[in-house]
Amino acid sequence: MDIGIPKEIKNHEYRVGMTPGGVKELVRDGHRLLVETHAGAAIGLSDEQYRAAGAEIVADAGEVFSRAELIVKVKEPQAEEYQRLKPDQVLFTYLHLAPDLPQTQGLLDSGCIAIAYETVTDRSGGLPLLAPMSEVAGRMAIQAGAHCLEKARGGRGVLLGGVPGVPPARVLVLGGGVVGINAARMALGLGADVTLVDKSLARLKELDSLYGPALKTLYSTSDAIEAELPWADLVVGAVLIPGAAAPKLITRAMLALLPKGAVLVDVAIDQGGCFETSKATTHQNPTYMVDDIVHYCVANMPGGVARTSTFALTNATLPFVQALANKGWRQALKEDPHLAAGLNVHKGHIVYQAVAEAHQLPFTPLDKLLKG
Ligand SMILES: NC(=O)C1=CN([C@@H]2O[C@H](COP(=O)(O)OP(=O)(O)OC[C@H]3O[C@@H](n4cnc5c(N)ncnc54)[C@H](O)[C@@H]3O)[C@@H](O)[C@H]2O)C=CC1
Ligand SMILES: CC(=O)C(=O)O
Ligand SMILES: [Mg+2]
Repeated sequence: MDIGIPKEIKNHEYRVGMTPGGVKELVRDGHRLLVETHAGAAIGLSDEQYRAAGAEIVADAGEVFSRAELIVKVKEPQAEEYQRLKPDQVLFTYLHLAPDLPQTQGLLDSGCIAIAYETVTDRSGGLPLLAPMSEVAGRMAIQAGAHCLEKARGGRGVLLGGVPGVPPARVLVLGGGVVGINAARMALGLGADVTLVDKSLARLKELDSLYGPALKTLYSTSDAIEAELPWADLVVGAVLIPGAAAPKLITRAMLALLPKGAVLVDVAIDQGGCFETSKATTHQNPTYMVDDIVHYCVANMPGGVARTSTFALTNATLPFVQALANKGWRQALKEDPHLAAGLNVHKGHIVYQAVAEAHQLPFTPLDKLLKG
């Protein structure tokens, strides 16, 4: 199969859909890898390394999209990319369609088969292709938050770990999944005072037994969150209802409860954000102020540490790319319901219920389409 790896074009996005190591495995399986020139140059992955792994280096995105049967990317296709997609072409990447009607419409119009990394599942109910980037973003949320708490960034001038004689900052983490626990772990490591909120009691029990009294846990209600806000220096938004728009856990009115100069890091922004005042920002302009509260809402945080992220992402995606390429998408999805859960758009139909609901568009059940 011809597999295309275009260079990412989103603002400050330097990740690549596949490392040279991943390319080598796919070439060994008998596939032709079309890698756009300079796809990994910004993170030290040269065309020579891809060539040595067996890839064909292709001059531009137009050629990658016109020749490949399967496109493997990182970020959701940008407008100029979804216009290049063709009927029956398979796209495997992050999509985050629920908050993004133009992209959803673009994919429907293209007639492609779009499989989203973020809705592929695993046997234990996890999201194995979201997890590596959630690990990265969760850890980065604390670095970013610490930076934003500095006065020059609009923050209240608080050091996360405090110093002897001065108490540490208080960090509130909303959502105790992969992002949340990685954020909590980093914040605890820096010596901050950390409280984590989740609506799953089972998850809170699990985290309590792992971290003991170092990590305070709270069941998620709006009262419980409101009671924490007057003390919070940094709030990390890390909730997820898979495929759906994120619930708004902090409204604009609730910002008044926070100390001036407190920082909100909304990692859940790619699903629309879990603070009412969140709007997506970029690595170039990551923050803005609302009511004296710093908002950091970068929708592709792992792109900031693109080298680490590229290797982490390929580690997770490679077996699925191999399944799609070796068996063909239809057989691969028939054999693996967890990979099938990644299918969001199929030849002009939305096949992921939460996406259809988010846009009030028709939903077509997947089994109906896979029977053919
Ligand atoms: N901005 C970025 O660059 C990145 C964003 N993300 C996003 O971060 C978000 C979180 O991802 P993961 O941690 O992997 O998801 P996850 O599924 O591992 O965890 C989500 C947690 O939220 C909890 N939750 C759901 N509703 C809640 C509520 N009302 N109150 C409290 N907790 C609630 C769930 O019980 C679960 O424990 C997703 O939207 C994901 O797309 C992930 C990576 C990078
Ligand atoms: C998960 C995601 O959207 C990202 O890594 O950018
Ligand atoms: Mg994202």
